[in-house]
Amino acid sequence: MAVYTAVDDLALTAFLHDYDIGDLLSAKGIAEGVENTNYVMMTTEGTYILTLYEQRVDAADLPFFLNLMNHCADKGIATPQPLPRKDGTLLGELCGRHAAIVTYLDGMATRKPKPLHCAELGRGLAAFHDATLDFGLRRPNALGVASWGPLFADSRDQADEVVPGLVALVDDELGVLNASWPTDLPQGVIHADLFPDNVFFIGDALSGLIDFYFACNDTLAYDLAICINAWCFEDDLAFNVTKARAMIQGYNAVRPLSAAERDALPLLCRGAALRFCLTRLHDWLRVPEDALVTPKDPRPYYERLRFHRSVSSATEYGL
Ligand SMILES: Nc1ncnc2c1ncn2[C@@H]1O[C@H](COP(=O)(O)OP(=O)(O)O)[C@@H](O)[C@H]1O
Ligand SMILES: N[C@@H](CCOP(=O)(O)O)C(=O)O
Repeated sequence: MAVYTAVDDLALTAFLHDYDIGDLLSAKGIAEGVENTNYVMMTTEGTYILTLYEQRVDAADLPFFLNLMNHCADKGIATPQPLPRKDGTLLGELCGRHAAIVTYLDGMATRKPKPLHCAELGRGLAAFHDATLDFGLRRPNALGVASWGPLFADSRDQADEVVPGLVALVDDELGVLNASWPTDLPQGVIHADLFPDNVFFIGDALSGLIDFYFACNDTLAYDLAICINAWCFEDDLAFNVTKARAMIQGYNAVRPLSAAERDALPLLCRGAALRFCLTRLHDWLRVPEDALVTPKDPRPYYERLRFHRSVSSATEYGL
């Protein structure tokens, strides 16, 4: 459940006076999501998403996220388009929170992606990367390779209680990744959290990419590695090479990977698995008393990491 801030009709009606999107008909809180408060809102002009940004989002980053969505939507990528207020700005204030309205995207997330979905996602991710090449704003990756050591240090004492053997594995992995993380691969804006819950489909066709609140500048192929981790493992944690092949081929068809990017894929997949294992471990050990959302289990990403460590070449991902 992620409606942290209740919005009443009077406050919302007043907020809408600053927009040119008709009169309010309804607004319903959306249960899905973790970080922010989202409402699906209907006006006499159409259906929109209203987002109130909660504490975990740094307000200084909001222009990057909103302008990025705007830039991509203008280029025909299926991202939400932020609606301008009457003064031309994209951000307002509602119930003591920064707030924005974006277009509503049709479609549904899939809980059981098929290879066809993975191919679509690969194509969509590459098109997103291409579209951001001339995006003018920058945001460093706060959860990039340099952050993983300090992040783990905060949880190290309790890590083996959550996953026996985790401390030894992560210590070893941090040593390897810090020494050999590639720094010369093509860079750009990455989504950095393109999990199946953030991608909509109509039938088998991709219809929307959402949740840009981890987007940042980093290695483009690392974004693909994040998606391989998030989309290409089954519930029993088995790696599905058919899905990975479909995703990489889809990506390659739009933005061909260089030989260096292909060769780096096993290492990038290890980094992506470690990143999500560590952020999940961090949250798992710090569930607030009044938590509205269940923390995500770090174990599946520990198992993914063990898998990627056994990979000796990118061909094992179906290349
Ligand atoms: N532009 C959109 N169009 C349609 N539904 C959306 C849109 N943005 C968000 N949603 C809905 O809101 C939910 C939560 O959004 P999300 O950005 O993932 O929240 P959070 O950042 O809090 O995790 C999504 O799962 C989806 O159901
Ligand atoms: N995708 C991350 C958690 C972030 O969740 P989201 O709802 O913002 O996509 C994970 O699985 O650890």
